[in-house]
Amino acid sequence: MMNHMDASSLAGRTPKFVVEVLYNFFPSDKQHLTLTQYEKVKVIETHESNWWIGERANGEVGLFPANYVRRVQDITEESPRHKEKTFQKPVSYDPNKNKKTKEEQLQKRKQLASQLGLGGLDLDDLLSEDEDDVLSSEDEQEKPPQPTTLTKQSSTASLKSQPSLPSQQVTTTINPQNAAGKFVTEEAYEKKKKELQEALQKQLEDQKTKTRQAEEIQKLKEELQKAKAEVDEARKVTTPRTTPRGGATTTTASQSVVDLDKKQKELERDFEKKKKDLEKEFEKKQREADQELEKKKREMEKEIDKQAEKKQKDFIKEAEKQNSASSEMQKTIEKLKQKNTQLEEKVVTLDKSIVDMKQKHTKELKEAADKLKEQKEGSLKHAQLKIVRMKKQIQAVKLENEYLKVETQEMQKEFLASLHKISSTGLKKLMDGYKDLEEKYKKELKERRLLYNQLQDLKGNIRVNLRVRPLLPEDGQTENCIECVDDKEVKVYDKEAKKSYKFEFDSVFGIDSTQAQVFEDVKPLATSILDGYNVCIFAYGQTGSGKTFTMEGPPNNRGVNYNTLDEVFFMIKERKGEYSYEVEVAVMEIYNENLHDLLTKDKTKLEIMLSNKVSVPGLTRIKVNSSDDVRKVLSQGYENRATGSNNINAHSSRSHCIVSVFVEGVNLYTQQKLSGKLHLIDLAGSERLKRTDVKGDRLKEAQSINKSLSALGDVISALSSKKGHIPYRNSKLTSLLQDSLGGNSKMLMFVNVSPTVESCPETLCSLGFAQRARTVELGKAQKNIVSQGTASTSGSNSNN
Ligand SMILES: Nc1ncnc2c1ncn2[C@@H]1O[C@H](COP(=O)(O)OP(=O)(O)OP(=O)(O)O)[C@@H](O)[C@H]1O
Repeated sequence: MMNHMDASSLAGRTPKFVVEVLYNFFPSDKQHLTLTQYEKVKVIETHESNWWIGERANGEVGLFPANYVRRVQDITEESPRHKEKTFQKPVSYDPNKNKKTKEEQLQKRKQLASQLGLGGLDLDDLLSEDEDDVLSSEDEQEKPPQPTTLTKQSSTASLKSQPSLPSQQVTTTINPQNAAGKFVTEEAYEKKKKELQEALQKQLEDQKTKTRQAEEIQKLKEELQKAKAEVDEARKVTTPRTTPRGGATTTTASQSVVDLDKKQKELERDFEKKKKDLEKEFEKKQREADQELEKKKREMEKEIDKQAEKKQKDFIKEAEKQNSASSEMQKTIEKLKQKNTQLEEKVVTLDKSIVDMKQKHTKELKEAADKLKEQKEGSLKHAQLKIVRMKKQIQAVKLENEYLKVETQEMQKEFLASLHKISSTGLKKLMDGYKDLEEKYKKELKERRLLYNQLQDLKGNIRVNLRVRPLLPEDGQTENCIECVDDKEVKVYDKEAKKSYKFEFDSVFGIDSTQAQVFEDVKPLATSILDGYNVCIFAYGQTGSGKTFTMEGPPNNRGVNYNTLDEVFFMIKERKGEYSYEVEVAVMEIYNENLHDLLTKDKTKLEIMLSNKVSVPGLTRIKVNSSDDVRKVLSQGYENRATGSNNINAHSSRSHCIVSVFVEGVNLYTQQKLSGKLHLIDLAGSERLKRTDVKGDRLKEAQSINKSLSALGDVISALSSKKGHIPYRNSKLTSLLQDSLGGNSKMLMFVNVSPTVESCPETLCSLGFAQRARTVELGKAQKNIVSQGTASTSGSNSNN
């Protein structure tokens, strides 16, 4: 098959004949011609494979299938292939080789007649066919092959009803490679050949029989000839002896002649009879052979008709199938074209709508940006107004407070002055009034604190609460150097320096403050953890100032750690149905600048990984589902801390204990995910040790504590001066608290102080440290939003 159809390479060739295409032909490549039904194609080259090269009317040259065409016009002489259509036996034949002239045939006849000695006996009738048969019997194999053509009038009569049939099939040459229809198979050809050979064999045998008969006749003739010669001889002998003396002999001779004549006549009669018998028998056999041949011929024609009809039907079926496939294909192409047009239209529409959407989106974005700007400006103004209003309210509350103080004092005076005058009922009345007044005062204080906290939230200050522990029996005979002026102010009297100092804090809890009161200020932070904030609460102060009491608390009077986690679980319960939370707890200790896991017995040092987030690989985090779980986990941690030390009190004052709570929350409506982290830290004692007083391990411990607390101080002062670099990495403590000290977290610091005069210098140091921390403005804290979920979160982002 040709790989490339180039019109120019075939231009010089002469078209052989023209064919008409019977069915549509749609090729899948460019080498083949796309042909439609009844299209005329000039055949340039034919191939055995039945893929011919043709040229279309538009000059296009390519391959096409020869099976589905019919020849309609010759252009040059018949192609070699066309000649092949005649069935030929594969023998060479020289038509002149055995050509016998009429004269030769006549000569032969005469020769034979004279051999027979029949003289005038006419053997023409006998030899008219026999001679040819005799001749042909010798040369049968040399006979020229005759094309065997069957006229298919009978079969085509039924096929003519098919309009699409090629006309050349009306007369079909028995040829295994019939290009028009190919409906005569190789088997049919072989069968026919065999039949013809058999017929030929039969003819040959007939000829042999005839030859045998002819030989017999010849023999008879010779006998006749011999007898005739004897008769002649006898005649010659008898004729001179015809005398009266020899009358008997003559009579005998005459008798012999008569006998001989008689015999001759008998012989002639026999011969005649035998000849006639032979002729009859020959004719009979001839008839039978003819009949047989005729019968075979009819059978074969029938068979061929049958096969032709079957092949024709198959061919029509196949053609119809192809035709319907091609029309299906055309339909599909048409459909695809339509779909393509529709798609193109859709693309145009989509392009248009994208442009429209873009314009709309840009417009909306601009509007939203404007609106946001307005809102921002509005909310800033609103916050400022709120601050002013709050300040006024605080002022008013302060005035009210002052007024109440004065009123109380006056009432007290009045009460004392009129005490002896009034009756017991009057006293009760007065007491009730006083209680009522006290209630009002407490309520006012609570409201004032709430407002104050809101203000602090807005400002983002580190909140600092002061707690003064009561004097303890172990303090011995000593004086109190601290006076809590009110819930925010404290006065410290330095006996040595004979000086008093005033400090103001966010909350001041005096010697008689309860754990519940202290926790009241912490409570909102528990909610903040669930809202996705990082919270850090720590207790700072000298050894024995009440840090552990405030944070951990004795078993019967639990402090911030337990109360905060209780509150966390209380809030989780409250939010059930709206949020789903997971809480994990870890307990650690920093001792001598080494971080240890307190939830395992393993004392391996833990490392802190700092990237965007702080992480401690290998740290044990236990999932807790209730306050009871929390109690178990914390007890385990504190137990491990105690187990590792000889003197737990001494040890606890020289190490930082950290309880970390990790909260993951999902809003069940919006699927927004939040993560909050809480660090509850009981710091080591902050007292400064004189270098001369400490040696060895104590010195190392003191240096480590000093390092971490100064690092904490440095971080706080860097945050307060809003420096770009915050030195978190200077200690294990500040490294661990990096994401909870500063920018997006909430901080609460408890400053614990001892009221004893002896502790006064340390107390002043602690209060100075706390005072500085209080000035730090972190700005508004930010939520940790892990993922936004499906909420329409305009205005709810990580800055909330
Ligand atoms: N508010 C308080 N009410 C009653 N007792 C208190 C209070 N604060 C502290 N104490 C008692 O004071 C003592 C010292 O307190 P605590 O152990 O909490 O101090 P600390 O600062 O944690 O010391 P260290 O850091 O050395 O452990 C304890 O006996 C404790 O019970």
